[in-house]
Amino acid sequence: MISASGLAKSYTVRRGRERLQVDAVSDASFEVAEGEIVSFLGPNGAGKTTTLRMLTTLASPNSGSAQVAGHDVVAQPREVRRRIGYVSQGGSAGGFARVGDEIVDRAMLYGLDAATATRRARALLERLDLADSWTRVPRSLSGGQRRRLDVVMGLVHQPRLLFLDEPTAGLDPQARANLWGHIRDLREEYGMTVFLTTHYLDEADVLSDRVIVFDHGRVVTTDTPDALKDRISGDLIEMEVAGPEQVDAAVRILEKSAADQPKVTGLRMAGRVHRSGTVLPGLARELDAAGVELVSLEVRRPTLDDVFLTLTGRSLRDSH
Ligand SMILES: Nc1ncnc2c1ncn2[C@@H]1O[C@H](COP(=O)(O)OP(=O)(O)OP(=O)(O)O)[C@@H](O)[C@H]1O
Repeated sequence: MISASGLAKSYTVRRGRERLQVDAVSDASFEVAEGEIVSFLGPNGAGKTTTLRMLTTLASPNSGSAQVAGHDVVAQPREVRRRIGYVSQGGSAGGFARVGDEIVDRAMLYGLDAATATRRARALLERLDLADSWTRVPRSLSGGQRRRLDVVMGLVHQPRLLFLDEPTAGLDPQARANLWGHIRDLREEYGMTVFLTTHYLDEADVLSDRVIVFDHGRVVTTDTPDALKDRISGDLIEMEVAGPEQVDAAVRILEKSAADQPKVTGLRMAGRVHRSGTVLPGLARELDAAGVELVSLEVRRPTLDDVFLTLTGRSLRDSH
């Protein structure tokens, strides 16, 4: 459904008298199959929006090429636009028109007659739990409702591929989970392909079939959320001992099961182990036999943030 090869885009910006070249995207190369929900995950400034704008024909690449919904973004932009839906970061619904009228107008711009446009608008509003909003103005809707309205606007012409730029930025947790549910349902119902940008790890984890990790204008890696987490060597065991005299013995015992050198901070220590479920009973027995008294023992599965840190050397959380 999407095939991007070496897409690149730079901008020239003025700083005082100087003209600087900013390489927003240097090599976006990836594939998205029909029916997939793919998250394009990266920190602020990674080049996600610029890539999305090239794929949706809103920005022209300096080099590289992309086929979107069967057509070339540079040579056949109109063909591409007819087949895709695009929900931008700021959203498109605004102004003073009533919600229903905005959707009908948008549908008529795509060539639908008034009756079909009205029917489709009503069905989509119903579908995204906005059935009562027809006569309201978008400004009066909650953040979550407005975002859902943006999605409705992106769907009026029944695209097979929907692009969403930071769909849940600024929404509260409940509204975010609600929107994720709708996106998944849309895929189930219409077999739609969804390509979204995000810098939220939980969003990429919960929502997507596959994650493309993007940083400094290029693809770092791609895989399913679980497979990415499995690449991190094992679960993290974190434990705290009762006194300083027990630290050395505890570290020696943890070391035997750990995949890497345990990190020690005061009375706390942490090490990664393969398959914590089989390691823990023996570890607890050995610690007990050596007279080590545990104050706490915790096991943490790797998160996508651990993956990001391992792949790029920096934490996605810290970059905001
Ligand atoms: N129109 C423009 N003119 C100049 N520089 C730009 C322009 N658009 C983007 N950039 C620069 O290109 C880089 C990538 O920006 P982009 O918006 O694509 O990143 P992003 O990953 O989408 O970040 P965010 O999550 O903040 O939207 C940034 O350094 C940005 O400042």
